[in-house]
Order: sequence, then structure tokens, then C-alpha cells
Amino acid sequence: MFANAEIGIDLGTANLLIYSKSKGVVFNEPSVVAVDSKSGNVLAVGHEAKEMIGKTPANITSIRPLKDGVIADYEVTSQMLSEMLKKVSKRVGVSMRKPNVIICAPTGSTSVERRAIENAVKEYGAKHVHIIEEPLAAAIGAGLPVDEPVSNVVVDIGGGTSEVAIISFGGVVSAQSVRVGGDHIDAAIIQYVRKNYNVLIGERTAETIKMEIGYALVEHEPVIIEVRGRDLVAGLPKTITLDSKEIQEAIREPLENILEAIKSTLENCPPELSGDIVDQGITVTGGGALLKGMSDWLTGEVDVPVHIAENPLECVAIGTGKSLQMIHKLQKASK
Ligand SMILES: Nc1ncnc2c1ncn2[C@@H]1O[C@H](COP(=O)(O)OP(=O)(O)OP(=O)(O)O)[C@@H](O)[C@H]1O
Repeated sequence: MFANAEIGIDLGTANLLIYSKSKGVVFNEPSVVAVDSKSGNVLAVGHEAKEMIGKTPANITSIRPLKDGVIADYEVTSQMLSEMLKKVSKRVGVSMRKPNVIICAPTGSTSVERRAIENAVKEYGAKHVHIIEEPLAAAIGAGLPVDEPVSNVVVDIGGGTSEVAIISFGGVVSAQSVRVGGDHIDAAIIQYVRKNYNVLIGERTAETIKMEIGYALVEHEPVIIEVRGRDLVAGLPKTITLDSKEIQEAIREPLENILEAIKSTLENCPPELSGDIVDQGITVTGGGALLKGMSDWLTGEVDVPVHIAENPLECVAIGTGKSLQMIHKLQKASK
């Protein structure tokens, strides 16, 4: 039934990626939509819409329709998907008519949330939709030998969720999904700056701070960044200088929540698989893997080797794409 499946979709909280069987990753843009508030019409999607966040006039709203890895605004998600598939069709000349689709969902998502994902794709006109567990896709995309009799641990740190899974024989042996990811790290930075400087910064500024001077909980030479926000007392624009040590403290809590999920998954690992984990280590995927010091921090905390995947932001999309070819094997394993 899935032999002729054609595209894989990583419908992420932060980014939406589309993988075509014939051309690889053909689309990789932020999961953002700019909508005309009066007519409800979509004005822009992806990069163009992200540029507009926090800057639009009253009649235009920039929306991120996914939250914590799942659909928060169904209507807008369907519109976004449809616009993005049309864009791909035009841009790379890949036909997106009635595709067979493999799309991923977080392991912690409910059946209602999964149905919403499936229906959003079907609404576009997809013929068959198959849902794959997000960490399994991440593991396949990271090049781990998921269908072999050796267990692998994958940690996928996305925008809205972090998934930790032990995978063996093409299936998820045990998994934990926490609704904590890059977005929560950004929110912690916004809160810190507001509390300590009385300055309000926007989401995009917080993300820049994280990417430029954010560190996992490791020793490092401090670096600084200058950013602008609005002084909450004077109401005027203000420039402040932040250093990486204070930001490190500000983001401690979400990082520790992610670590807890990793530790508890490892603690619940069937004893027969523990040996493999010591040998193989942990592979980290998702945008969060790019936080500076991530690999050193996790290695110190869990005492097994930690590898950052080669292309962490694209692993899930590549994995859904590759699973187009492996689908029969995976289906057998999940029976
Ligand atoms: N260099 C970097 N340093 C730190 N964080 C980064 C970096 N690059 C990207 N990120 C963060 O990675 C997150 C996006 O990752 P990714 O695209 O894997 O998430 P997603 O798949 O959209 O989300 P989810 O899996 O939760 O639905 C964002 O929070 C982004 O800020």
C-alpha cells in the first residue's frame, strides 16, 4: 500500500521540512503563517512570515500554529501545509498532487492530536497518510542502524518537545517525550531579561541570544552580546549587554528538564540493552543539539558517549524520507 509513497513531512513546532523521494529535502522553512485578521486569508508562510513576527500592523497576525510539538490551531496548520506544498511544487517542479505522505508525530501525542495531524495532510488532498514516531524518524535520519538487533538511543531536542527513545529492531522499545524544547529556552531568556533588566525583548531576539551566546551547563570562556528591547519603566527602546554566564543560569531549568527525561529513559532501559547503550552511546538530533557545549554537558551527566548528529535540523525529515523505502520493514516490526 505504501510502495508508491512520495513525500515525508517533518511538521515541527519551529520548522516544517518536506522530503521528496526523488529530490531529498526540498523545503525547510519556519512553521509560521501570516494571516489577514479580517479575511482570514494567508498572506505569507515560512521565512517571509517569520520575518513579520512582532512587526506586523494590527490587520496582520503572524501565527505559529503548532505548540509543544502538536497542532494548536488546526485551521491555520492546514492552510500552512497547503501553501507550503504548493510552494514546493512550483519551486522545484515536484508534483505534489495527491501524494502519499509519511509524517511524524511526537511519541507523547494523543490519538486526537495524531488524528489532527493526519487530517491536516488529508485536507490538502493526500492519498495515504502514514504516521511515524518522531524519534524513530530522527534515528533513521541520523543514520543509526535502526533495523538491526542492536539498541540505539536517540535524543531529539526540537522547538516545542524533546523526545528520548531507545530503538531496537526497527521499533521504539521505550520512550519519553517532554514538552520542553528550544521555545522554552527562549521563553526563559525573555523572562530573565524582563526580571533582571526591566526590559522586554521579542521572541526572535531571545532566539538570537540563545544561538549566539547560549551554552549548555558547561564551563566556558564568557562571551557577551548587545541586544535591544523596550524599557518597561520608561517605555522607550533600550540597549543592554548580556553575558553568557547569566544566560546559562537563565536557561538552567529547561535544560535540566530535558536531562531528567534522558536519565529516566536510560534508567528504565531493559538490562539486556544496557550493554549496547554503553557501546553505541547517545545520538542527539533536532535544533537543540546545536546549543554550544551540548555534547560535553550530556557526556558528563550520563557517562556514555554522546554524538551530535551530522545534520541535526534535518534528521527527522531525512528519516521520514528514508522510511518511505523502509516502510514494509518498519510496519512488520511494529506489529
Ligand atoms: N545554533 C543553535 N543553537 C541553539 N538552538 C538552536 C540552534 N539552531 C536552532 N536552534 C533551535 O532549535 C529549535 C528548532 O529545532 P527543530 O527544527 O529540530 O524543531 P522542530 O522539529 O520544529 O520542533 P518539534 O520537534 O518540537 O516539533 C528552535 O528552538 C531553534 O531556536
